[in-house]
Formats: sequence, structure tokens, C-alpha cells
Amino acid sequence: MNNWLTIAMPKGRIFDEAAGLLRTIGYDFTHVEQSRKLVLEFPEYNIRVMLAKPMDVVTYVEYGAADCGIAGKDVLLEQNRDVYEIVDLNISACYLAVAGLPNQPLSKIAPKIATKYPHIASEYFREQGEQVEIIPLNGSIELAPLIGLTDRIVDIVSTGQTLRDNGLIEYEKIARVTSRFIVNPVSYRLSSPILDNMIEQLSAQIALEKGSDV
Ligand SMILES: Nc1ncnc2c1ncn2[C@@H]1O[C@H](COP(=O)(O)OP(=O)(O)OP(=O)(O)O)[C@@H](O)[C@H]1O
Ligand SMILES: O=P(O)(O)OC[C@H]1O[C@H](OP(=O)(O)OP(=O)(O)O)[C@H](O)[C@@H]1O
Repeated sequence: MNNWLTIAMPKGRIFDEAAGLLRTIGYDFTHVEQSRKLVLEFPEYNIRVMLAKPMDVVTYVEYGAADCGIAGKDVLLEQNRDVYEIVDLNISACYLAVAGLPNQPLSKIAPKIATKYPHIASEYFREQGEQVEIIPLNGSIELAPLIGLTDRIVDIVSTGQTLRDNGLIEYEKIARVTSRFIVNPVSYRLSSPILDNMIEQLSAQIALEKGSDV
């Protein structure tokens, strides 16, 4: 099984777009969702697919449990792991932003910020010269300013619907987010025909899609 490639795929909202892109370049993993299995083998490609939580894909790749994987730039910025970010896949686009209730200037004394991204948020406010208190939460971040827990949130915005439906506004954009193809540094150095082919095909496909956008 030594010449097999293990790829960590994110379960959840990125999966369909990521699997669709891989299918376009010749790797069809799209039937994986029909079972509860978390490791699937595709002998026709010599590829093993691991299904992981999006926040955990980078961990599996860093430790070499997977040779490569697909992860959001938000996760890469938050975790700053030792992985190579090889291709911007330009899928699952969204952005990180600071949001809060309208007409609420940031209070001068230790404003509170709710977020799933404590590292990104503290770096951002440090760069702005603001001393803030970060309140880590796991979801429904928009609740925090609504019920007066925090002054602001740092969270993902995609359509903007969650902010609108909760009467919140965006104050600043922090970073554009898309999914990236990441590779374990050792797997990259050792290289393999399957990994090389995947990187080459993905890069070519993204270049093609970019070309047809203009
Ligand atoms: N509207 C969005 N909200 C959150 N993440 C998004 C959005 N659009 C794209 N993404 C990307 O999807 C990833 C999160 O996927 P998903 O929501 O499936 O994971 P999760 O937040 O761990 O899920 P769960 O809600 O099950 O905890 C993010 O890392 C980001 O890169
Ligand atoms: O701009 P929108 O299109 O509304 O998308 C943004 C929302 O989607 C995500 O939440 P998610 O659905 O992952 O739920 P969560 O609150 O449990 O994290 C994110 O945290 C925002 O709340």
C-alpha cells in the first residue's frame, strides 16, 4: 500500500465543491457521502480518502496521517500549521469580517470580541492597536452581540444573510477565504506520481477556470 496517496477531505459544506473539482480532473470520490465510513479506498486510483472535520484536515496533513488535503484559508490562517499550501482552488469563497450592531462605536475599555477564530481575531486587533478581550465560541457567533455578550464578532461572511437577518452590520473585512490544496512537507519532498499528477491537474484546471472568467 506504500504507493497509495492519502487525501484528507473536509466533510460538510466544502465537500461537494471539492469533490466536484477533483472529479473534473479525473478522480471521482463523489459516491463517498452515501455511507458513514470515514476512510474510503479507491484502488482504481491508488487513493485513500479520509473524511475529516474541516478544522481538523490541517492536523492530519501536518502529522503525515494524510499526504495532502483540502482546507479553507480561514483554518490555515487560524492554525498556522507546518503544511505546504500548493494550490488556491478558488472554491467555497467567503471572507472573514468584523461585525456588530449598527451605530455602536467600539468601546475604549477592553471591548469584547466573540469568534471561532481567536488567533485571527487577536492578531487583527493587535495590528489595529486595539486591546480587546477575545471570547471564543463554537458557532452561532452572531448571537453574542445580539444578547450583549460582546461588542463585535469576527466571523465568516458568505451571502451576508446571517448578518442581515440578525440586524448586524459589517465593520471591516479581514481576509478573503477560499479552499486550498495542502500537502505534508515530507510527502511533497518525497513526491509520488499520483501527488505530482494531482497538483499538476489541479493547477491546470484552476488556470483554465481563471482564464474563462476574464
Ligand atoms: N458561509 C460559510 N460559513 C462558514 N464556512 C464557510 C462558508 N462558506 C464557505 N466556508 C468554508 O467552509 C469551511 C467550514 O465548513 P463547515 O461549515 O462544513 O465546517 P464547520 O464550521 O466545522 O461545520 P460545523 O457547522 O459542522 O461545525 C470554512 O473553513 C470555510 O473555509
Ligand atoms: O453570510 P452567510 O451566507 O449567512 O454565511 C455566514 C454564516 O455561516 C456560518 O455559520 P454556519 O452555517 O457554519 O453555522 P454556525 O453558526 O454553527 O457556525 C458563519 O459562521 C456565519 O454565521
